[in-house]
Amino acid sequence: MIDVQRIATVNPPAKLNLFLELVARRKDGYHDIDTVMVAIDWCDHLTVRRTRDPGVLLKCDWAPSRAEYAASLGISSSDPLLDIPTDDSNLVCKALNAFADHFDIEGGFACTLDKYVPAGAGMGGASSDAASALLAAARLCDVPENHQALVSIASAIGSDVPFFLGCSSDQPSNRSATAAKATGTGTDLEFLRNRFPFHAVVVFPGINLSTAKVYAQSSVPPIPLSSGAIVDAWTSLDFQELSKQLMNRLSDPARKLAPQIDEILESMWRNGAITCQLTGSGSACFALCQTKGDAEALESTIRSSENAWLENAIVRTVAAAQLPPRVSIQTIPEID
Ligand SMILES: C[C@](O)(CO)[C@H](O)COP(=O)(O)OP(=O)(O)OC[C@H]1O[C@@H](n2ccc(N)nc2=O)[C@H](O)[C@@H]1O
Ligand SMILES: Nc1ncnc2c1ncn2[C@@H]1O[C@H](COP(=O)(O)OP(=O)(O)OP(=O)(O)O)[C@@H](O)[C@H]1O
Repeated sequence: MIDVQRIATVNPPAKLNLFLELVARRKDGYHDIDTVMVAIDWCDHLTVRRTRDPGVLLKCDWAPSRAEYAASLGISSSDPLLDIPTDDSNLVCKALNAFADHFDIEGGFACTLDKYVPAGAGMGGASSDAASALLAAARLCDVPENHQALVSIASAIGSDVPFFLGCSSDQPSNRSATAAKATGTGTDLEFLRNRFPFHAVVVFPGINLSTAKVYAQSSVPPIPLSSGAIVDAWTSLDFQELSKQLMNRLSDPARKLAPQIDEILESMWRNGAITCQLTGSGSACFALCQTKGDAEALESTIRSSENAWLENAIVRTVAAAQLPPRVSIQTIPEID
């Protein structure tokens, strides 16, 4: 008996924080923050299909291969930096188990995850994988992609996860969004209008920084800055003003934990990346560029510079990516 089976494919995008301010330290140990995030076209690759048996089967490794990814960072394939859980602690498994429980789904899921987005980079890799897993499962199980339960499941998995769903309670769906202002712990979202012509060069220095440790070393300023000016610059497509407003309050604690970041930012600045800063809790740094050509030129300047850290770093030109990421469905014959 030949039956057909549907496979959902998504490319979970990473993110950069253009602005990140600490507003207050909360009683639950988290922080109220004010941040502006933009999704970028540096993506993982996820496939999800339903299975008869309950539970989540996950095959996950670095891409295009573990050896090639390790070589791009100048490390061995057995380096702990490459450790990615394939059990229930992987956020894809967490997301699909929570989805199956909430919607009382019969059977389970089988997934493959090809990792291109570095971990511990401040680029939201795992969080984005979780959001894409929810979007894929929703499509396979005929749940509307802007179902509010997806937002609450995402919020329970991590502060960055709801952003990658591309919708929020009062903005049910934003087909054209690439950026959002996030407040609260990062789960209260206001997606920004306009498609800013966003180009940047990202440097991942091969350092896995723990988000919790960076936050633990941070301090809330007496008078927190507001993201108002950078939101206005984004919606009015004002590159000069946007560049002036870049700020990340987690930069100091991250640089204390990983002093190499100082050297990287300094050498990016010397190579002409005058708008460079850390993203999220680090360790990745990025420089804003006005055009794709400027970004590619800066990338090649950084690559050809004499920086010792280059041999353990990935340098990449990126552009904005659309939220929510597109879920495509492939139908294949399933032979009993
Ligand atoms: C740094 C950012 O990536 C900026 O977008 C996010 O604020 C962090 O988002 P995330 O990695 O999804 O963080 P979570 O997995 O939710 O939390 C990891 C740890 O970071 C700290 N944390 C996180 C978010 C937040 N608003 N305040 C915090 O203090 C907490 O110690 C928490 O236990
Ligand atoms: N799908 C996943 N991809 C990568 N790492 C994962 C995943 N699921 C769980 N992890 C674990 O989470 C750790 C942090 O991964 P990552 O930095 O990508 O998370 P994030 O919080 O979404 O992003 P960041 O905090 O860097 O902005 C990894 O080192 C790994 O141990």
